[in-house]
Amino acid sequence: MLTVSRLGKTYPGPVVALEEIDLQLDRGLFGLLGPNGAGKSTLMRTLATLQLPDSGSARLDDIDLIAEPHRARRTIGYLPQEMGVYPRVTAREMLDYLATLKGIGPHRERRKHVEQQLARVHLADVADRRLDTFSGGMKQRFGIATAFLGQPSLVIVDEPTAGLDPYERRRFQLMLSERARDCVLLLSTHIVEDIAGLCENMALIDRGRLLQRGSPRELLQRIEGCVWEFPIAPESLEEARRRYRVLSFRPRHERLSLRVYSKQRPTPWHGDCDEGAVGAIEPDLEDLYAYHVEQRV
Ligand SMILES: Nc1ncnc2c1ncn2[C@@H]1O[C@H](COP(=O)(O)OP(=O)(O)OP(=O)(O)O)[C@@H](O)[C@H]1O
Repeated sequence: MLTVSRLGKTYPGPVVALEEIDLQLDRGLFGLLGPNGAGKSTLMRTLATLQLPDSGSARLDDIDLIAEPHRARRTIGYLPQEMGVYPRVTAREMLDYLATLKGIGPHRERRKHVEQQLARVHLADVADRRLDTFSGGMKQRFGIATAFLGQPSLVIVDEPTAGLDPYERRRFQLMLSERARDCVLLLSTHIVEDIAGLCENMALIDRGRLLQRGSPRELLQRIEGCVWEFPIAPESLEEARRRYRVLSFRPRHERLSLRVYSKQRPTPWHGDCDEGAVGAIEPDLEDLYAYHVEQRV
């Protein structure tokens, strides 16, 4: 169990990156969804014991992540947003080296563990290739193998699917969901699709604050019956924004298909859309995200 209490961090500026963050996470995949600059990486790095908060506490079972970082690191796996430069060594050599640093041994056991990890991320066949020759998807799968070395009880994965093609993204998601059965798996992302259907529980974070948390289904229920869709002329968008909370708009046949949040059925104000064209729709996570996260110009 991961217990985070009133965690705070302010960078010089001042920039409040984390404000009184409270979280209690059990085994399973937990998604942290928020826009750029929301504070996700600061939270991830703090829990990975790579930086200190200004205030608050974080515990993983009986380990104090802030006071006992060395002890904590033995049981934490971390896949950072940027892995930096990939060394000119093979995947097998690198994984074996990282396993040694993690204290996994003796030699024969470590080799076996490394081979298992390579097989689980489907890299066994290319394990003797140099890491700097790997594609983006292969590098991310290698990242999973490193994060799961030594059966950690907390695994932190920071924005893992940016830059992956749809096939690699799904493959990556599947691997994460398989692995989440045995640990607390914290996934941060600004990509709604990474959360939908994958995480049993999630939180929305923006400007350093947790805005909402629960299962995706629970969170969606809170805006059910309040999301509407209707077409408008592109030039009516500003008027729409004045009248309604616009969640999103998509070009469709020279018009815009608008999604708005409204407790009452919206009444069209422009001549070219009749009332019948206004439909209530089942909200999705994109709507939820747009509803809670302030759009910044
Ligand atoms: N070392 C730093 N010094 C000053 N400000 C920082 C530093 N690191 C992050 N910030 C600021 O803190 C806020 C939170 O940043 P953070 O990287 O945690 O957000 P994020 O949600 O991970 O964003 P992204 O998705 O863009 O990576 C941002 O406003 C960022 O500019």
